[in-house]
Amino acid sequence: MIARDVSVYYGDKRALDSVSIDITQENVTAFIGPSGCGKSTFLRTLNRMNDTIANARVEGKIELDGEDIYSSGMDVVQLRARVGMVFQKPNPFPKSIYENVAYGPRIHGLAGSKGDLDGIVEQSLKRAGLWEEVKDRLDESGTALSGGQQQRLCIARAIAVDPEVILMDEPCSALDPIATAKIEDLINELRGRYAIVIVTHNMQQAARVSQRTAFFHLGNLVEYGDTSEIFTNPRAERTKDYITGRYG
Ligand SMILES: Nc1ncnc2c1ncn2[C@@H]1O[C@H](COP(=O)(O)OP(=O)(O)OP(=O)(O)O)[C@@H](O)[C@H]1O
Repeated sequence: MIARDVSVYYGDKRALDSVSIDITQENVTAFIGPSGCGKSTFLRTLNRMNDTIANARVEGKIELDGEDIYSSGMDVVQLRARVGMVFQKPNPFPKSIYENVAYGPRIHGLAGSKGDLDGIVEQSLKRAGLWEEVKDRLDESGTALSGGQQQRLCIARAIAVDPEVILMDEPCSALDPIATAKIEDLINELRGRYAIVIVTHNMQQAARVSQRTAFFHLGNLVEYGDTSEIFTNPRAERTKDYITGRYG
């Protein structure tokens, strides 16, 4: 994905100031920065989730495979399948585990038969590292799973419609350390198959899971580069202050 000069306003207030970034397929990209710096605002522009916020206005250009995602011809439902999203708090539908994963492929017409759909559900749950834990109880409610399992179910749901990009907005902040480690392992396994963007407050996590890191501050993209460079040899003073814990 390519973003050029993207600014976001909530009413008169500018929350994001002319951000340009290239997000690559082969890497996991981490967005870091202090609270309120615009990480989630920018993440939401990448699949037009800001459309759902009444007073939000987006300027600039964002392209997916050369297509302007804000063009009037863009089908937003289709876009959100191509650019899936996983939220801070796991939000499975109050339906069975199977239905949580099958819903997207069904509405997007991705399965020709029940057998096809079963195959997609199984493959998605396997890719999300959840299959072994749920294969004998696919009819049980998704909401009855543990928090970590629910989050992996939400990842399986995103995977099921064969996205190009998966956006994760602090996906581990509601999880315990063991469930967090499983999600981090999963992100490593999914790397390369999908472009992954993760917003995180946890700098160790950014260092563990990402190859590229973008540091945001006060609505600006201050620095974007290889994660190892950002953490060991940041160019901007503001980045250095943040990663050394001087503010946050
Ligand atoms: N729906 C909204 N209406 C008005 N202002 C908003 C809205 N959402 C976010 N903002 C403002 O936009 C700015 C950026 O917020 P955003 O949530 O993107 O930051 P963030 O870096 O993701 O923060 P955090 O790490 O706390 O989630 C903040 O000043 C915030 O108050």
